Amino acid sequence: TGSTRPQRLLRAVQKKATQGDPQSVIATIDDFCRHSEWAMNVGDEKGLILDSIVSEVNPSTALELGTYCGYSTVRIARLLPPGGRCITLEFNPAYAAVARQVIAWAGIQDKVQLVEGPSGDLIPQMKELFGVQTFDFVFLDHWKDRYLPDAKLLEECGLLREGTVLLADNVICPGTPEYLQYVRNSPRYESRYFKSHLEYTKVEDGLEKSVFLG
Ligand SMILES: O=C(NC/C=C/[C@H]1O[C@@H](n2cnc(C(F)(F)F)c2)[C@H](O)[C@@H]1O)c1cc([N+](=O)[O-])cc(O)c1O
Ligand SMILES: [Mg+2]
Repeated sequence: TGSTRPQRLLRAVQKKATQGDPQSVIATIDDFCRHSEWAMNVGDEKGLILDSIVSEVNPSTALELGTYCGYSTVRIARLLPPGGRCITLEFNPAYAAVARQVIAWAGIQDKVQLVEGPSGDLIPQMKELFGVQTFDFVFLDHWKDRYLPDAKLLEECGLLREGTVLLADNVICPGTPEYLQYVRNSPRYESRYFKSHLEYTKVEDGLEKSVFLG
């Protein structure tokens, strides 16, 4: 009945990060993952690319698939304009419980709606549950074999508009070959690869930014 890695990550945040300071929460998690225990957060290097794209899009409504411990949720939510919000989907209740506390410690819980459940069920309910018209920004960082079906589901549910930006983590490592082939070959997307490294390592990875053309 020991602790889990997400619980140890949360303990580090509550011990070392300044409450209400998103940047210190981000720095504490990066330090924990680099020097104590690796964890599958998007990390500091890819995180800077994420930051620059979120800032460029300046989304009123953002969707994140795969909350995990809430690291990228905090990165995204801290950059949202006033009134902006991030809906983040998490399947694993234990991870969701940790993420809620990380997000609260950062003080940005009012900008975040964390929803527990499978994307296949939740995406079709976005309009009725949360009054979402369309998303301005989508960050895909959940199970890699769900990127393609969920992108197609977002299209089918009318949740993407001309100009919606999809940003996908791990398109090289662990890899999302079917998703990559789709967004790079579909006439409905303008896609670009941002080369980087797998979080906290020297292994190549990258983010794929795909603009939905309507
Ligand atoms: O497997 C990786 N990520 C999988 C991430 C999975 C996370 O997404 C959640 N989820 C599943 N469905 C939903 C939804 F949306 F349905 F609610 C949410 C899972 O419960 C988990 O917390 C990964 C692996 C490596 N790596 O180096 O092995 C590096 C990375 O950056 C990674 O993201
Ligand atoms: Mg990832």
